[in-house]
Amino acid sequence: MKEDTKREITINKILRMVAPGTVLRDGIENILRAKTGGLIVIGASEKVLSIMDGGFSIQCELTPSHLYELAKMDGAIIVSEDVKRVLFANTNLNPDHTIPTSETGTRHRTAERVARETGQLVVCISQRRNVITLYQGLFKYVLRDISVILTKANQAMQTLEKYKTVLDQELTNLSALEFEEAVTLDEVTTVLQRFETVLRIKAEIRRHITELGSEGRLVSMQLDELVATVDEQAYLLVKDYMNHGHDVTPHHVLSLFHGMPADDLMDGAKMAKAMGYAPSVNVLEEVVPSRGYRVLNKISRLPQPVIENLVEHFDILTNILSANVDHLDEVEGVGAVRARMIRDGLQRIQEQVLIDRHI
Ligand SMILES: Nc1ncnc2c1ncn2[C@@H]1O[C@H](COP(=O)(O)OP(=O)(O)OP(=O)(O)O)[C@@H](O)[C@H]1O
Repeated sequence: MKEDTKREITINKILRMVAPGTVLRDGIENILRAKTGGLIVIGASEKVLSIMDGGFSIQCELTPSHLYELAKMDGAIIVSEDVKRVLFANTNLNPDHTIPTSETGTRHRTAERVARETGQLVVCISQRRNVITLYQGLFKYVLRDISVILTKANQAMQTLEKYKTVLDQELTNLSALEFEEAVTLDEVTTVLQRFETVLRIKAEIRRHITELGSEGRLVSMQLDELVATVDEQAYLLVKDYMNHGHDVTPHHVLSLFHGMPADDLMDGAKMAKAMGYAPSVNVLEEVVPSRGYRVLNKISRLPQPVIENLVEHFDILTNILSANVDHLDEVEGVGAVRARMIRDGLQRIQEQVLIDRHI
């Protein structure tokens, strides 16, 4: 797994643990409001136990009010790995003082060092600054105010809506060109670049939603409605146009796009290379035939195995379009009725995209 992906998973896991709506977050918010400050370590691993000094063994259920009451005492609170029980309170932590830390106050220095030394998640609630900071290993994250994240999420959603409208129009135009057999690699890579941008904004909004926890439900519903099929559409487009002999899956190609710096996404030749085309290819002039997966998926009640059989039999969309009912009937899984359904379906789609296209 790539480093970025691993980091993303770790961040999401941590943010989910302290998201609004969780018992832990309610407790943290109580401590913040009471202005007592707090230092909470999640998980009493061997390493954590070895740097603990004094305090009380508590062994009680973790509730927001228990956390709040225990934070009135000095020292750190240690909770169980599953965040269900408070194990110790009022304990002094003695991490290795040679571990570097960028913090100044003793609470925050201790938090950062403990996180680096033990690898556990440490939550530091500042008494004076009204800030919650999360540490785990080398990772440090300052939790933002819910209203700030909500504003960011809504702004990102507006941007996404604009990009999605343009993407839909570009897909319609591409479909029209497919029926005219006039698609160049340039058109394909432009649409794929748009897809990748939409997917990146979607991922950013997902991160906001994770951090918003129970407060993010509405944004989450909006997002699902807006881009429910985007991943699948991108997959089908890559499947339609990746170089025939290219021996990787469309998912692999998509993961290469995900890993590309923004500048490379604007470079059609680099996108084409990820799809298995030679670096020397002239994307502006290279006319590429669609295999037909995306268009065939628009025909209702056409099972995936039949779509696979059709593409295998006819190789490219143009051949499927010019096949008569008898030819279609020869394909495994296609009877006379389904053959007519495919012909009518393709005709309807063609008529529709020609109406909707706008260049
Ligand atoms: N090694 C430690 N183990 C456990 N608790 C500690 C440790 N060091 C500091 N603390 C806690 O931090 C409190 C002191 O915080 P201090 O003001 O020095 O830190 P800070 O990082 O500036 O935090 P704040 O922003 O809350 O003031 C102590 O009263 C104690 O509760």
